[in-house]
Amino acid sequence: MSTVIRGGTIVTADLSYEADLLIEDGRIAAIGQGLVGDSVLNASGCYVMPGGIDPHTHLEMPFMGTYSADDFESGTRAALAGGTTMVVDFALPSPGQGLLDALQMWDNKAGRAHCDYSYHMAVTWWGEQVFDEMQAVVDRGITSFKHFMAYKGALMVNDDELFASFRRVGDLGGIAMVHAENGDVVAELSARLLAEGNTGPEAHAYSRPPQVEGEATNRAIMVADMAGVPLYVVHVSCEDSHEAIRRARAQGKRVWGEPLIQHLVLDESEYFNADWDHAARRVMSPPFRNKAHQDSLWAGLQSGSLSVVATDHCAFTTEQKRTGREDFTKIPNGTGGLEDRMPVLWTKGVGSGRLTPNEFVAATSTNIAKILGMYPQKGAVLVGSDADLVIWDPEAEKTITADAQQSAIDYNVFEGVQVKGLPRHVLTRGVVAVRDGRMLGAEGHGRFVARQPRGQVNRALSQWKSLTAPRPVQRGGIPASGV
Ligand SMILES: NC(=O)NCCC(=O)O
Ligand SMILES: [Zn+2]
Repeated sequence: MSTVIRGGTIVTADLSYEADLLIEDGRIAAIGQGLVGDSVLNASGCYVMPGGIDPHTHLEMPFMGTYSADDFESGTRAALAGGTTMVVDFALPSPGQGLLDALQMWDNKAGRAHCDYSYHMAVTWWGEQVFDEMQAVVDRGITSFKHFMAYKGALMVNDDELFASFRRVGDLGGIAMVHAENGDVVAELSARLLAEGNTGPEAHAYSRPPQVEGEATNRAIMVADMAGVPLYVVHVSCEDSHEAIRRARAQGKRVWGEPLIQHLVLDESEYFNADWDHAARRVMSPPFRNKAHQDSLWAGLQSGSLSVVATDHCAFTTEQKRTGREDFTKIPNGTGGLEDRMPVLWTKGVGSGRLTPNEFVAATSTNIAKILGMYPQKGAVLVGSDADLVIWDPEAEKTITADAQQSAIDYNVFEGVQVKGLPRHVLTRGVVAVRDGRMLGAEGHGRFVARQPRGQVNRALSQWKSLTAPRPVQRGGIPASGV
C-alpha cells in the first residue's frame, strides 16, 4: 500500500515549499507534484513536517520508590497524539546493576511502543563491569550516556567517576549527557530546609536554586573538555546553566543544551499555589524558574545557543506525589508533557513570532536526529527517510485538559492552556496513527532505532584533540653535572 500526502507545504529545518509526498514501505519514496498512490491524505492548509523526536523520556522507570506511571504503551500513544513520532528513553541500571541487564529490562518494556524509540544509557555507578559493557552498548547502537550529578546517595556519580566515564564515552565515539545539578549542595540545602520546618513542595524549589545548576553545568563542560567528549546538557532551566553553555560554544567547545517545554512556559509561581496537590504535581528537577530565566531559554532557542526542546516526560499520579505529604524530598520528581510539547511550543513559539516554523522543526526533530546520529533516517523529509511525519494544521485549536489526554495520569501541568496548531494526521513509518485528529494507535508497531557512533562532531573533536595532545618536549642531552 502506498500513500500520498497531497496539497500541503513541506516544512523542514531549512526549507518551506509546496509539494506532495509519496510513501512506500514505510519510507518517503518521492517528493513532487501530481504524485499518485493507493490512498490519499489531505494536507491542504497544513504543514508537512518531520515527526517530533523527544529525546528525553522516562517511561515505566523505577524511581524514588515507585515507577513512573506512563509506560511505553501510554507514553508513545501520548507522543503520537501530539505529533511526536519517536522517543529516546533512558535505560537506567540501579547502582551495581550491569548495563546489559538494564538494557534487557528496557527491551522487555518497549515491545508495546506505538512509535519508534531508542535509548540512552545511564551511568549510575562506576567499575570495570560498566567500563567493559559500554562497548557492547555502543555496538547495539546506543551511543549516548547520561550521568546524574544530582540525587546524592542514589543515582549521583562523583567527579572521578564522571571523568572516567566521559573519557570512555569519548574513546567509544559517543556523547556524554548530564543532569547538571550539584547534588551535594541540594542534599545539604534540603536537610536544612526540613530542619527549619519547610516541608512543602515550595521547598523543592528553594533546595535547587539556579546556582546549583550553573555550577554543575560549568563543571560538566570543563570535565568533558578535558576528557575530549561532546556534551549534551539535559533540561537546561535557567540563565546560569544557559550562560555556561553559551560561553562554551563561543569558545568552540562541543556542547548542546536542551530546555524543556515545561521550563519555557511554566514558572516558579506554581510552587506557591495554596493547593498542595497542585504544587506537588509540578515538582521536578530542576524546578520551574522565574520569567527572566524563561526569557533566557527562549533567547537561546532563537540564537542557536540552545538546540533541542524536550519534555523529560516522567509522569506520576497525584497518589504517587502524595508520598511526600510530610516531606518534600519524598515527592517523586517529574512531570508529563509528551502530548503537549509540539502544540505548546508551536503556540508559544511560532504563534508569538519567537520562532520560525523551520526553527520549530529544527528544535523538535532535526537537531536531535543529527546530534544522536540518526539523521536523515529520522528528522528529515527526504527521499529514503522513514515516513515519520506530522501533517500540522496551524489553524486547529484546543484547550489542554487531563480529561482528553492519552497519558495515564490524572492531571496535566498544562491544564487550561489554549493551543493553536495541532496535528491533523500523524504517520509512524508510513502507518497512520492519527487521522483527522483522531487517535488510531498502533500498539507494538514501534521499533528500536540503532544509532551510529563516531559522528562528524566526534571525528572532528578527536582530530583536534590528537593535534593538541600533550607531547614530551624534544631536547638535546642534559649536560652531565659538575663537568
Ligand atoms: N526531572 C525529573 O524531575 N525527573 C526525572 C528524572 C530526571 O531526569 O531527573
Ligand atoms: Zn534529570
